Amino acid sequence: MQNRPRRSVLYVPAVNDKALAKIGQLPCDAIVVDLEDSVSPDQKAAARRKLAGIFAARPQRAQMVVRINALSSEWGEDDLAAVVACKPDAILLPKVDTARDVLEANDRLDELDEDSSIALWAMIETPRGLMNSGAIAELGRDPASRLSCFVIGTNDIAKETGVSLKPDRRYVIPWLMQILLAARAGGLDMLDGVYNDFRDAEGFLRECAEGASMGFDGKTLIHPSQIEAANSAFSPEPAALAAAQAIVDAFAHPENRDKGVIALDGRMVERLHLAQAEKLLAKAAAIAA
Ligand SMILES: CC(C)(COP(=O)(O)OP(=O)(O)OC[C@H]1O[C@@H](n2cnc3c(N)ncnc32)[C@H](O)[C@@H]1OP(=O)(O)O)[C@@H](O)C(=O)NCCC(=O)NCCSC(=O)C[C@H](O)C(=O)O
Ligand SMILES: [Mg+2]
Repeated sequence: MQNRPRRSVLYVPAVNDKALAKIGQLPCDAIVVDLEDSVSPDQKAAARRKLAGIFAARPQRAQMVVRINALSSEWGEDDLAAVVACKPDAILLPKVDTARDVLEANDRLDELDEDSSIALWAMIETPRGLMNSGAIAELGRDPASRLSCFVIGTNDIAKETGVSLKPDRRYVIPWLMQILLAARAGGLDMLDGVYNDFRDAEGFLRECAEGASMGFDGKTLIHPSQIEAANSAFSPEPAALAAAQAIVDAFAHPENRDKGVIALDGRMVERLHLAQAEKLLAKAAAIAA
């Protein structure tokens, strides 16, 4: 898992000037400037031309990511060249089907981005991507790979499979958990899909809480009204932080320094819990920073 918090990751269509004018003031952890599905084919070239202006006024706080069109599409190569010149924190690849899709983008980036500062994020949103998610995520273990994050695309999953997206997501949750497991096996961050009904605050809160319990690092968003709730749902709770600090303190006690397991408030606590507690405290510190 990476150090930067990724609780709230907001898509903004590259052609929406009004929305883009707001991004410097928004408290989200990352912005994804979208060149793909929110931009119609006849606007693709104009959207790409806007990138330099968008990045000239890039927000200080949020990470900046650009979702390009697939490299296999007629726009992909031109998108990649224009995006690399803007030096985003990451490029989001849509509709990744196989590990080869990521390897090809990685190779092209190695040619274009010589200081290797741009990471790759991959959208898992097709049946093939889902079936191959283990092999794709495995790339994360290769030090030469830029892949650092998986992003769920539930709208495309619904489109490609015919699954019905019920409010409790009962039919897609098994697939989401499979992708999440693959991401963790590859050491990747993992972001939940978007909630389309952006006026339904209650339903959104429920889905954020569900995503946090499932183990996602954050949620992709489509509207600024969703940012605060996502930040809150994917931040460690005060009680969890207090419990984590108690574990760290207990193992730091001289009588426990050499022990592998201790009892704390009637519970067994092992060094794996210490590692978990340290990770949670580090996450809270990263959010505070
Ligand atoms: C969904 C929207 C089209 C709604 O837009 P609108 O009707 O303009 O909303 P509001 O009037 O409520 O907007 C209020 C103000 O907020 C600004 N705004 C709205 N959205 C954004 C945004 N995303 N980022 C920044 N600012 C935003 C408006 O400009 C208003 O400002 P003002 O007038 O000054 O008060 C719209 O929200 C939207 O386009 N959202 C993003 C859509 C998008 O990017 N879609 C693609 C990504 S989702 C996807 O593809 C998922 C995945 O691939 C999958 O398969 O599931
Ligand atoms: Mg999609």
